[in-house]
Amino acid sequence: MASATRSFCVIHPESESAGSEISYDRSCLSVHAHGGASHGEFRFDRVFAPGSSQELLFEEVARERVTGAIEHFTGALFLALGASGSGKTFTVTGGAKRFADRGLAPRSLSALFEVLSQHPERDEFELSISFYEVYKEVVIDLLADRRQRVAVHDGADGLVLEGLTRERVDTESDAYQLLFRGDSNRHFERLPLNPETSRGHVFFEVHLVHSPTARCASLTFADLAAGVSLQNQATLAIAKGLDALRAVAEALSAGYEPFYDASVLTQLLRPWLQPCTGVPQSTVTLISQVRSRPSSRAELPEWLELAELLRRAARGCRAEPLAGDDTVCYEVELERQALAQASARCLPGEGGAGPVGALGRCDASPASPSAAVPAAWAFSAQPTGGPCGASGVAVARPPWEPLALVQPAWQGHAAQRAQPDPPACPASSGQAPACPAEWPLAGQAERAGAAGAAALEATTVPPPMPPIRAASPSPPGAGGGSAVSLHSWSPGSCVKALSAPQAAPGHEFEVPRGSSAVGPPPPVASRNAPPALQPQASYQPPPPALQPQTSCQPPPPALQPQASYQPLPAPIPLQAPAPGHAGPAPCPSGPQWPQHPQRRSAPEAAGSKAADPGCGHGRPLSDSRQSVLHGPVFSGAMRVATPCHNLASRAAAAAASAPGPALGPVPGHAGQQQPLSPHAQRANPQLQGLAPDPSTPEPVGSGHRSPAHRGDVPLQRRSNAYYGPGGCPQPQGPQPHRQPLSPQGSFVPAAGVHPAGTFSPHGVPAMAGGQPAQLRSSVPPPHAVAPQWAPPARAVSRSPSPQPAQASSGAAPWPPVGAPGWPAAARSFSPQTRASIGGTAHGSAASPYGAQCANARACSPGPMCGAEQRPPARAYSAAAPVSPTWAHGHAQARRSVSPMERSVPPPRVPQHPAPGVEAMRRAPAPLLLQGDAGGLLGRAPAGQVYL
Ligand SMILES: Nc1ncnc2c1ncn2[C@@H]1O[C@H](COP(=O)(O)OP(=O)(O)OP(=O)(O)O)[C@@H](O)[C@H]1O
Repeated sequence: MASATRSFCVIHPESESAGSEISYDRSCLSVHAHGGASHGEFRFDRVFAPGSSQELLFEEVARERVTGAIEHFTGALFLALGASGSGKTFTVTGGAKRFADRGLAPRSLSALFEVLSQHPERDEFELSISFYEVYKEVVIDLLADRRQRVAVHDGADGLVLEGLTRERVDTESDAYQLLFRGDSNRHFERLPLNPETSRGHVFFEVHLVHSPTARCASLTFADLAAGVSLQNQATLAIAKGLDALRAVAEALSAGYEPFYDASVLTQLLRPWLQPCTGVPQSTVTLISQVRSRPSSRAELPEWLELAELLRRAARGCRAEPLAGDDTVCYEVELERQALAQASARCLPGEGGAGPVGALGRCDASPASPSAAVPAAWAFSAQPTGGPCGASGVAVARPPWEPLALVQPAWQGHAAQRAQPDPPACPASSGQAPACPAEWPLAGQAERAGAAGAAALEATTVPPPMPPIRAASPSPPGAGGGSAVSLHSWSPGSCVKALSAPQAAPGHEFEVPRGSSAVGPPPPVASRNAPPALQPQASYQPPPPALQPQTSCQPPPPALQPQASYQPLPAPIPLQAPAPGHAGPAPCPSGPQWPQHPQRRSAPEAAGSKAADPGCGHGRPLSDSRQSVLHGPVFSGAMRVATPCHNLASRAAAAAASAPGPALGPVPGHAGQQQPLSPHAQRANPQLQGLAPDPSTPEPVGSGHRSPAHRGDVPLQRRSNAYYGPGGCPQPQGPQPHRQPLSPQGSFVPAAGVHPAGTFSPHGVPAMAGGQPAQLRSSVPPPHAVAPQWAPPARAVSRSPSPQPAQASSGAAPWPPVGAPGWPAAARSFSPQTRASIGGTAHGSAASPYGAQCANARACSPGPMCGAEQRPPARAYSAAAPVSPTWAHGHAQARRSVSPMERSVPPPRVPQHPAPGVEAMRRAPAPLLLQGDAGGLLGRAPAGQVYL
């Protein structure tokens, strides 16, 4: 099923305010080009202003999804992206200085344990953790004793990370310790813009398993690395991964089959971007980090566009028609299902009546097949106990989220929709009295909002009613549907459906009053079932004169009023996501795409399926999307594309309006071509050199690799695998041969190179055999790092009366609860943890999984292992010892930046680069740039480094 996707923006506190390139409000961020012209406007579920607390972020971004993992076994991906130094690691992992600065991952761990501690079946849940990094296109196990490489290969359910450590955790403290341990193994680099720049894409995964039922979910926190000014293999690999990610997102948005194999990053994210129908439901949360400063002026819009592309991609922009009918607009079907579900669960008398204007979120029962349809929003226009039962259900499931109701009386309520924890469906209010049939939703809403509950109760004759005005919530180019329907039910006497099936995205439209046909009252006995929606014979199409909605997006160039009303058919059965369910869109069993669709021309792709006539109304096409269809375009241009998630219609639209995509060679596939991303089209020869080719394997580590390991490159292209609709991998033939890894990995340092492999800006690089040494990462090579988590015997600064450190683990225990030394920060821990603080220090126990679990099947999106190797369930012991020395552990974790590196002052950056050398930054020493094949790319003159 499609992922439920939310997108947030976090602005760094040190973003420049004076003459800033950005402006923002609660849900929009505008980027201004030099001179004040708009460079792009981006919509988010929420924009967090500079200085927003980590707690606020967690509450709004993650808490609901964390608890959802326990309550509904919904997997969740949190993906932080943005320029270097913008705050990704701060948001995901946290800052080292204060306990209050801990990020989404540790807070989610705390929340998980807190919820579990109160769960009636808490003993039946097991938590385990994996932590790995994609560094130079190699997956590195951050929880292994050394930074161990992980072999990657295709499995039946996606990428398998063979031998990845997955440690079980029984306490919050254990979990924190693993976070610290893995963090200490990450690759950081000291650079001018950020003294601790991540050099790899990092994945922190928390796996939750309910033992009796074997239901499971995973929370994945991904911290993407960003390109930096220093050019080395790590930087090039990062650029390659990001380019591949962008290409995948563009392809998904444009209706092409994406090519995931271009990078490890895209392979890892694949289950989230294009989940298979057979895997449990999942959600994706994008967190765009923004730091406004001159150095990132050009970069910022690109990151925001990537986030926008990913939002569209992850919310289901794919050809996945229901029930084999590829002419039906997928979104409309989903809406109808969600609507039916919401109505079944939220009608007054069934839990839908509530305070005036209350927003209820009506979740599907996890046990029901309808769990495939995520939450729908419901509101009630009826005061509890009021004289008239009238509930409305406004479907705001992706891709409509957030649904914007622009009726003034409802503006406040519309805003509430963005709140993370809306009230649950109110309890039943009992027998709902009859409702005057003439009261359509508008009247209810207006009077409830404007005059309040008292007026509603006192009124027996409805006042003149203004038309309902709603807006398609999807801003132009947002990838959402173009249809919004408002439905209301007056239980006991009437069923109404007010539909505005086709309105231009981002624009208001009016639902004509008086057009609702009054249907028969739903039988009381069948209120649990979705009421049949009555086609409205007298439906009038929306007036063509549409009022522009206040939006941060420009209006689309052409609006397409719907010609005629299409009666909605009866709700179709909801799609069950359960594995093994023979639903309408199962994973195909055989190869579906003998030729990779991405490499087919648009007309060719269009011709392979019938067009979908009902879905062609205008939706603006973003620049980046156009770049797939028509080659790169300048930011700001908008075109119109079909809104429906139908491969054929998208391809047909593309073929009709475009000369064809800008194509480039498909790496590793001689003679074949694929659409190029804007990044790729910038013709960076170094990036081109990184194209994976089995004949020229990817370099690993900072030095030369042993010939014995040259074949063991995870990036080998899987040329014999095909993908069917829904992204289900269909391995064809044997897997590519790979040589085994040595226990130490394949890193062999280059002869003559400084052991730390550090570039010294103070002098000429080390010489190797009379030749200048290669420029390399300043991070020690994997085998040279002692990754053990060994906190020093010191207490955190927030603890005024620290206890002596325990020799066993080195972790400093915290003072007893309530003692003078009790740190204020510890109040943030769960009650269970608080109760346990003061016990003996306790390091992470050896993994009951034996630290290695290979070839296991994924439980939910994301590579997994080891479900079969679960140890017996163990209770969460309230006596579990805790050493939650946050700042302590975090600071220790960051010691991976080598001491030599720390002592090196960062190169100075010129304030005003000379014209023509804006791509250069100053460094105090001449530098030699190494290509991925080991050759020198060039020599930067003294005082300058290539960006
Ligand atoms: N919300 C915030 N409040 C205070 N400091 C912050 C905040 N966000 C980031 N910082 C600080 O900004 C600096 C850069 O943050 P961080 O390392 O998280 O960036 P990043 O996006 O992960 O960078 P890179 O991609 O280079 O790794 C750090 O010193 C961090 O402590």
